[in-house]
Amino acid sequence: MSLLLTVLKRVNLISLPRPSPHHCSVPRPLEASGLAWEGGRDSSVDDRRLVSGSSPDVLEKVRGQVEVSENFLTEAEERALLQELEPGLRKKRYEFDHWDDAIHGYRETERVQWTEGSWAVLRRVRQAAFPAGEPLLGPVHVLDLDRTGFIKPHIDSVKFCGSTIAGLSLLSDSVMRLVSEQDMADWVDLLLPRRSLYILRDSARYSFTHQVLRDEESFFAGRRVPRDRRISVICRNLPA
Ligand SMILES: O=C(O)CCC(=O)C(=O)O
Ligand SMILES: [Fe+2]
Ligand SMILES: [Mn+2]
Repeated sequence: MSLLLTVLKRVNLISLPRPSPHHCSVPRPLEASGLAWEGGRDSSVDDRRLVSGSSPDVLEKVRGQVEVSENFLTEAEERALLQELEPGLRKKRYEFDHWDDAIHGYRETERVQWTEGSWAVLRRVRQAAFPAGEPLLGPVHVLDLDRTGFIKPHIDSVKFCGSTIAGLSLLSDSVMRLVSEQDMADWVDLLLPRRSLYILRDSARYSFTHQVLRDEESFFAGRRVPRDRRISVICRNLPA
């Protein structure tokens, strides 16, 4: 495999920020106290239902740097992507044993070649997330989380990934939690419905850890969000 693919291996793509205490002191699942953006944003997205945080201030901090677009994919597009990804994924085993890893219960791959139908979807993702002409990471990252799998708090490597992370969620709803590096009391939860696209930019990407909650902890604004197997398809730009 090319050097680039080697470089993208999990150990490099992700760096756990210091010997992180994050996953033992992450805020408890939200009670009904979750605050949400007021309406009136001219965004096309129903952020009010999909973004929740520990305070109005923290929501203000990540405003414009966090987006969730519900139904970004049609059911047919999701099916086509899955059909393309499943054969390659099925050849790999889920990894459960490495407790030092940022991700538990996963298998993953990077993909450079896609069918025309998938390209059309990926072009839409890239148009939504990146300015035209922005240098992008060529290989698209595909992460398959087992039903019991989860992603621990981490910040993507600044060496290999730029300012923006854009991910499609297939097969399952999930909750992504951002926790401020500066003050762990500041957090933002994103409800990522199946077939949605999320985008993290700038300080939401650099100054907050992100994680995907395990099934037992999967609550959004006090509401249970059952986690099933989830496949994410993630586009990134290159560091400036
Ligand atoms: O599955 C996702 O949407 C996020 C994955 C992730 O955080 C990563 O690969 O760095
Ligand atoms: Fe990440
Ligand atoms: Mn390991």
